[in-house]
Amino acid sequence: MPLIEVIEVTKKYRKGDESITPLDAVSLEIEQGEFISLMGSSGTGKSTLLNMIASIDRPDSGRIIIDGTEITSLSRTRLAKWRAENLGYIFQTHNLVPVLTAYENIELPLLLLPISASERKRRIEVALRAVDLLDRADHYPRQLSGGQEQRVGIARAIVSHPKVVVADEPTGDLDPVTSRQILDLLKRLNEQLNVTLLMVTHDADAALVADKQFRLDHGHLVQTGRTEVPVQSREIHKQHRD
Ligand SMILES: Nc1ncnc2c1ncn2[C@@H]1O[C@H](COP(=O)(O)OP(=O)(O)OP(=O)(O)O)[C@@H](O)[C@H]1O
Repeated sequence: MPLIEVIEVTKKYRKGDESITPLDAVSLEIEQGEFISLMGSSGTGKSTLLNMIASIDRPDSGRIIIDGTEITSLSRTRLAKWRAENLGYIFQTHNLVPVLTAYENIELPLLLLPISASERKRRIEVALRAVDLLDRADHYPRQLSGGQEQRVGIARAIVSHPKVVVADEPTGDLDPVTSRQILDLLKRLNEQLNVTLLMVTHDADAALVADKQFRLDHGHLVQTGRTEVPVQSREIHKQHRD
């Protein structure tokens, strides 16, 4: 069974007298451990779809089921709990709290979970190591480069071991070299930690880092490509899952 099932999701907005339908009966299945990219012209509904899957927004019709839970039918209170336990969100601009250190920013989502202080510390250190920033734990955002700030944002998104991580143009604010480093990092987290990732991007090269590429166009979602996974890396994936 796929980890994420988006079933015939429709979302309409009114703009004055006009009605627009960024998502028109969109369906999508994402397997555990898959890395999916989503492209499309500006205003086609990429963020809308991402936010539906992140349970921040609700469809007008259709259902979204994640790991057996129909998130489109949960109450607001249960959704907030579901999000804290299951979702990581990587923003275009990292959205770090300026008065907190890298360590404290990464700790924030863990404060919503029923885990001990020692387990929190352990997870933060694992996340800092995963993004190669252990030596910057006590730095404030203003003391970090743009790429390092985004890596803190990524560590914060994965620290609670979410089932799903969504990224809305995670390289949109970065120069080409730093963008490539962030994409390589996302790919590594996907392959080594088996993180399931859905990334919105405007950059066709960035989209190719994902296993499958999709495009939104006039309310419809089409798959535009599939990156061949080398046999060796497929084997590593399998071992990780077994
Ligand atoms: N809360 C809202 N109320 C009214 N219209 C909205 C709302 N949110 C989004 N829209 C409209 O829905 C359409 C899709 O928006 P969305 O932000 O999902 O597009 P996008 O593909 O992510 O765009 P971009 O690439 O520019 O970020 C746009 O026309 C937008 O203006």
